[in-house]
Formats: sequence, structure tokens, C-alpha cells
Amino acid sequence: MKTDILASFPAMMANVREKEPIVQAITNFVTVNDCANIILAAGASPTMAHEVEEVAEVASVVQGLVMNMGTMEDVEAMLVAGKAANEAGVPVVLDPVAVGATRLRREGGKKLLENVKFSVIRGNTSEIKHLAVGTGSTRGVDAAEEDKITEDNYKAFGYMARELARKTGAVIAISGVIDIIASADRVFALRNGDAMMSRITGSGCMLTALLGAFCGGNPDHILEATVCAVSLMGVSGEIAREKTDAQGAGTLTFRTHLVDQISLTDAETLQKRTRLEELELGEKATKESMKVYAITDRAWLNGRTLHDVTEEVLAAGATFLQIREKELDEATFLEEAKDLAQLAKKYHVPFVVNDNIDIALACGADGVHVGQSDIVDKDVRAMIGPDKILGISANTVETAVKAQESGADYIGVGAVFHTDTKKDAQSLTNEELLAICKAVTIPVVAIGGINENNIMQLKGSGIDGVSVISAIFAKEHPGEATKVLLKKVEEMLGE
Ligand SMILES: Cc1ncc(COP(=O)(O)OP(=O)(O)O)c(N)n1
Ligand SMILES: Cc1nc(C(=O)O)sc1CCOP(=O)(O)O
Ligand SMILES: [Mg+2]
Repeated sequence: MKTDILASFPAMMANVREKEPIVQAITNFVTVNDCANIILAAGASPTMAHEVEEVAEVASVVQGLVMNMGTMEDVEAMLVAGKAANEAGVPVVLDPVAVGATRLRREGGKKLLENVKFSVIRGNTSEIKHLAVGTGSTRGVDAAEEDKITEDNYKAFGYMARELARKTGAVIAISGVIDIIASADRVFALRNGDAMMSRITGSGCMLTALLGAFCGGNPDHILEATVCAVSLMGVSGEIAREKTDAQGAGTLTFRTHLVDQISLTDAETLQKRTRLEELELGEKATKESMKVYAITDRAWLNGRTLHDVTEEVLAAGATFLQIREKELDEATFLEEAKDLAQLAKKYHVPFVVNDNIDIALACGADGVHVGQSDIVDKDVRAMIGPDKILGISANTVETAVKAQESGADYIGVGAVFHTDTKKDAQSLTNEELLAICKAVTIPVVAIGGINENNIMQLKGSGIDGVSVISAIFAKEHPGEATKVLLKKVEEMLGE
């Protein structure tokens, strides 16, 4: 059951103001005073201890720890404090200031991420992009122009933040004209704030410090605490701007109003002014997700439920799931598909429905898989919209290229070996498989008669993974079979 984030705001704020958590901020000398003041304004209590000899002692008795990479002399202290905070169960917030800009910062950021478990990582788009995909330029400590969040690209930043949240286990907060906040399962866009916030120094550092206060007061509700803190900063910025303009004053007055407002904004005002959108982001078909692509088959259930067997397969590490039902009536198919859609969500695995576009759209699947005979005279991409996954079967270069042109996200190519599972599957030579992989840029998954003993024959073909039915579902222990296949595929792919 998803929590209502806005409804949690009064409790999040009260927990900071009533518990008065102590927040240790190892931050940069440019904004240290602003950070201490914003922690106080939130109702928490700051300590700016940063000497390497004492940080561990302090970190183990505070309620929140903030690390800010603005100036880099304290990285060693951050490592020591981070480890102590992790041991004591104290939430740790990272601000990876300009992390991609220099070798010192890249290495420092890497070290911190490898050694400390963060509750929240907050940065601008360029910083988060660097941590997520290893690229992302900077303009001083600001995001580069090409990394700016807009109404056209904010969903892509949502996907990126969610990926980083999954990789690190932290809640990710991206600051921009639209703020993005993501956990492994949920992604939000926040449209609050004011342009004047970027005309004073340290508004990002202050937000990170504020996150330390909110995480310190709400250690069991990090996502809610993060959304609330980011919103409090944005809404307070808006009100501060109104007060500044009413005085005909400038940016330094604005800074004072901003800190004031953090202490003045009440939960009701915050709830009313927050412009929060929850993004419903499906899973994407990536090359990585093709590794072990499992297709269900109820013929092999032997008295077990499809749900239980599929859960075993997903828990064992299957990277993609397709429900394939040739005999079921529509109503039962839909019920089963809805159930597996939920299951796949739990494991963050892309889920598609074979053949039936209506059921794919109705059950909450990430998309549909269709063969050549299923798409005659149909524009499936138009039917499912731009965001859903479209998988298309192809076993010639011509049909593969056409599939890619008509909007396929990946191609299923087979049958690469003899199969008893699909009687009408047409066999494919190794040369044809190679030529198809060379001809398209989207992921390619091989299918047909693949098992743990013949996978290595596909090495060097250019495929991104294998799609199997019987090599998993006909086995006595489908989970174990999945693990074996995953290991073999990684070997075959040369990992
Ligand atoms: C991943 C994947 N590749 C190929 C197929 C076969 O699709 P199709 O040719 O439509 O045959 P049926 O599965 O509908 O019998 C597939 N299902 N999945
Ligand atoms: C569903 C399907 N499509 C194929 C194709 O060649 O397009 S072969 C196939 C059957 C795959 O089952 P198994 O892993 O048990 O051989
Ligand atoms: Mg089909």
C-alpha cells in the first residue's frame, strides 16, 4: 500500500520540531554558517564537527549526518564519520558537489559511495548524472546547460534517479526547475521554488543540511522526509521571494527571508502550496534486462500455481518476464496477467504480455510481445503509446530492421535451436542471427530450444541474452535453473 506523501507532511515536520534531532554537518567553508542556520530554523540542532580525530565519536551519537563535497579537504573525515554513522544506524545524506568536475572529486565520490551507505543523495542534474551513468558535465558547481531539467525531459531524469536509487539503496533528490525525488519504487516531480534561490550561494547546500534534519527526525520514513524537506525548501523560497519583492529588496534580503521562512512555514501552508506529481514509470527494455528472459508456461506447473513458480524464477534473478497463454479465456488471462504484473513490479523486472494488446494495456504490464503474424496491418506502437515496451519477433534482417523502424524496443530472434515448445517455429542459422544483430541497434534476445548446455554456442553472435520456456519452467527447480542460466549467460556475454 503506497503512503500518501502529502498527508505525511504534518508528522514529518512535527518530528523534526519536537524531537530536535542533532545533525552533524561536515560541509564546506563557503556555506557552513548557512547550513547551521537552516538546521536550526527547521527545529533541529547542528554540530559542525569535522576533524578526522573526532568525527566518528560525534557521528555515533547524532541523529543525522550530512556530508558535502563542496570543498574536498574533509573526505577522509567523511569516510570515517560515514562508517561510524552506518554502524550506529544514523541516516547519512550526501551532497556530491561537482562530483564529475575533477579527478579528485570523481575519486572522492567513488570512495564515499563504495564505503558508506547513504539514506539520501541530493545533487543537481549533472552531479546525479555523473553518479548514475558516469557522464554529466558541470558549470562550476552548477548543472551544465545541456543537463537542465525541462517539461520535455523530466521523466528521463525520473528513470535515471530511480536507477541510481536501486543501485545505491538511497533516496535520490535532484534539484532543478523541476525537482525529482526517487526511491527504488516511487518517483516524484516537485514544481516549487523560485529563480532567486539560484542567485544566492549555498541554496543546494542548505537543502542538503535540511535533509539531514528531516532524516534525523524521521529515520524510518526517509522518502516522505525527503519529499517534505524538498517541498519545504521550495515553498519557503516562493514565500521568501514574495516578501523580498514587497520590500523592493534584493538577493541578500531574500536569503534572510528564506531561512526565516523555513522556521515559519506551517504544515497546512506547505500541503496547500506543494505541487507534487507522482510519476508512473514502467520498466524499460534494456540490453541488461535481456540476459535471462523467462516466458511462462502453465503446462509444466505440476500442481503448483503460476504465481509461485514465477516468483521463484524472479527471486532467482530472471531479468525479464513474458506471460504467454494460448489456451486461457480472456477473463482468466487478465487475472493471471494482473497478478504477474504486480509480482514483476516487486522485483523491478520488465513484464510483457504475449500477443494480446488489450490485456497488456488492462493488466498494468510494461508492454507487449508480438510476432510477425500478430502485426499484419497493425501499428502496435500507435496502439500502446510511446512509453510501453514493444517486443517484436523477427528472423530475417529485413523483418528485424522493419521492426526497429516501427518502434520496437527489442527483438526476439529464433528459433536458434530445435524446440518442441513451439511447433511452428522456423529455424535460423548462426549467420542469420549474426546478420540480424549487426543490422539493428536495439537489444536482441535469442529464443528457441536454448538451455544451459547449448548457450555457449551463441557466444560472439551479438545477442544480449536468451529467452527460454522449458529450460526454466520444465525443470523441477525453476529457481535453480534460472540461476544456472544467468551464470552461463554472463559467461557467454564475456562478463
Ligand atoms: C522474446 C520472444 N521472442 C519470440 C517470441 C515468439 O513470438 P511469436 O512469433 O508471436 O510466437 P508466439 O509466442 O505468439 O507463439 C516470443 N513469444 N517471445
Ligand atoms: C515462443 C517461441 N518462439 C520461438 C521463435 O522462434 O520465435 S521459439 C519459442 C519457444 C521457446 O521455448 P523453449 O525455450 O522451450 O524452446
Ligand atoms: Mg505471437
